[in-house]
Amino acid sequence: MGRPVIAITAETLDKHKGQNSTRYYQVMAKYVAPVVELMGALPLLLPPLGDQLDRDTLLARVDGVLLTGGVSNIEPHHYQGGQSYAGCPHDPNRDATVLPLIKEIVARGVPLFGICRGFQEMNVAYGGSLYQQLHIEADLALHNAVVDFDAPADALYADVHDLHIEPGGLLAKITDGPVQRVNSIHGQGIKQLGNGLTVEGTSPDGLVEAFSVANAKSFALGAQWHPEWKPTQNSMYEAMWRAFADAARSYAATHQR
Ligand SMILES: N[C@@H](CCC(=O)NCCCC(=O)O)C(=O)O
Repeated sequence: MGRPVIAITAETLDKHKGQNSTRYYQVMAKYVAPVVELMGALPLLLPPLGDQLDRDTLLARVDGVLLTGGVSNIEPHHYQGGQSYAGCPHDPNRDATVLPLIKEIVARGVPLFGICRGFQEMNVAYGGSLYQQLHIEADLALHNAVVDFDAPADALYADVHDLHIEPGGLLAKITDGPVQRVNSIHGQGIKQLGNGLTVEGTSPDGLVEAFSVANAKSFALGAQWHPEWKPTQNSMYEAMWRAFADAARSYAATHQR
């Protein structure tokens, strides 16, 4: 059997705005590295093509989907969230690509792993909602909600708060203790949990930090933190990638192409 193929969601970057704008579809290398190095998989970058994306063809050919993080925020009309705050970054192409894909991925039993924005996308796809500005709306101060992207990366992605793992869940099975440490780089967070999602972990202030999709046929996990950051230096981060890899390999083994 060959390597499993993992689709990785890209985001839109418009440079040189105005008359001569140039568009990039980009993925940060830290999301690709664990797919290649820990999962032994073939990464397939998925551009945010919206309606131009043939979802059937895509999902017939991949063995897993990774929903990446991203600086942009989901447009609040997707969760009846009212207006965005002034200057809020958005990526409507990505919303139009990823949000309609998520339930199809799960319905087919294709393994799914959502990180940060990807975790929020899963919540919204299942009918949940988000706090648009954690530090104002919910006074949840733990989360690096006002992110300084100019900070050195090791400081930005350092573990900053505890994660309390729900007993009996997917995360509890793959970790070696009920309290772990996680990093945190997000201004938004889960307000209302989506239908059919099971909480897997919370931060000390009660914010949902991880969930799985109840009754999914395969691995379907979302995490608010960044397990792609130096995963071999944190046993839980690494275990999450290994569990995703196991699911992708068993999916590949049972699906002839
Ligand atoms: N924009 C959302 C999601 C946060 C997120 O995905 N952060 C990642 C930033 C860059 C990276 O991928 O490392 C929010 O602010 O909550």
